[in-house]
Amino acid sequence: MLSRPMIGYAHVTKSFGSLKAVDDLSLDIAEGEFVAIVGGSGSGKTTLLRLANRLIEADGGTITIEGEDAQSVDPVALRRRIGYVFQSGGLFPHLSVADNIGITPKLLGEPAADIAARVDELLGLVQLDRNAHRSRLPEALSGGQRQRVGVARALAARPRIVLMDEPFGALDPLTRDALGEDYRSLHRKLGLTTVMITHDMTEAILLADRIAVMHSGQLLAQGTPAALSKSSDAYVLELLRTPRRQVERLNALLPQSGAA
Ligand SMILES: Nc1ncnc2c1ncn2[C@@H]1O[C@H](COP(=O)(O)OP(=O)(O)OP(=O)(O)O)[C@@H](O)[C@H]1O
Repeated sequence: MLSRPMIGYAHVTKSFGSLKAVDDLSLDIAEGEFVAIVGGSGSGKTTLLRLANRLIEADGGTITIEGEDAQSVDPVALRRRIGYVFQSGGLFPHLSVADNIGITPKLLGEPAADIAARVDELLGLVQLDRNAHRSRLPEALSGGQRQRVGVARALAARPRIVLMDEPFGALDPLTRDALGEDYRSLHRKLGLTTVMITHDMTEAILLADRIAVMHSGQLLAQGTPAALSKSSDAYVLELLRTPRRQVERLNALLPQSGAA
């Protein structure tokens, strides 16, 4: 038990009709941690993430954000404290890159000159060329560039927590790898606390400090990748073994690097 988790779920439950999407789930996430949420389709990952910023309201249990009961914080104020990156970027198609990134500071009433400076700073942070990208519309960006803008927008109000729902899932493997690494550096540099849903175990192992495995709305296991690889649960073991098995198959099919 952490003394004051950045995000604390205690016996949280959420049902849709008779379906328990999140079932008596408890999980603490410490300041500065990078936690990956993995699990099969429909296991409750997105629901769990959305409960944290009250895009969905829990039926039972308690969620604390930076030590405060989320229920006692205005949902709009809460969402400004928590950046959210959507799978497809979630950008407004009719707004330029700069306007997408600056939308929250604008809603907060910040002066235009401050917003412009912040947008430039954020474009630099996510490694997009300012002059080339500032006035483009999302449709004129590649998938990877869109996700970089999505990350910049999530960081615009200087949140300490970032939630990411399969942020790199729709990208080609090279772009995905580069974006994952770049985001991990940002996470460290800005001292963020990150929770990321991913279907890719390799990505979870490479990027996260800790992995939480969900199954049927419940937390089946959680721990460092090394600790989980010694789990006694067959499903968890299977998940953790998948990347290594793929490497073994690849090694059998491809010449080893350095070989003639
Ligand atoms: N608004 C909703 N109304 C009804 N059922 C819902 C709603 N949102 C989610 N569910 C159901 O709750 C369960 C958990 O959904 P959730 O989206 O959290 O799963 P997930 O693990 O994120 O899945 P995926 O990996 O496919 O995105 C699913 O059975 C889903 O159909």
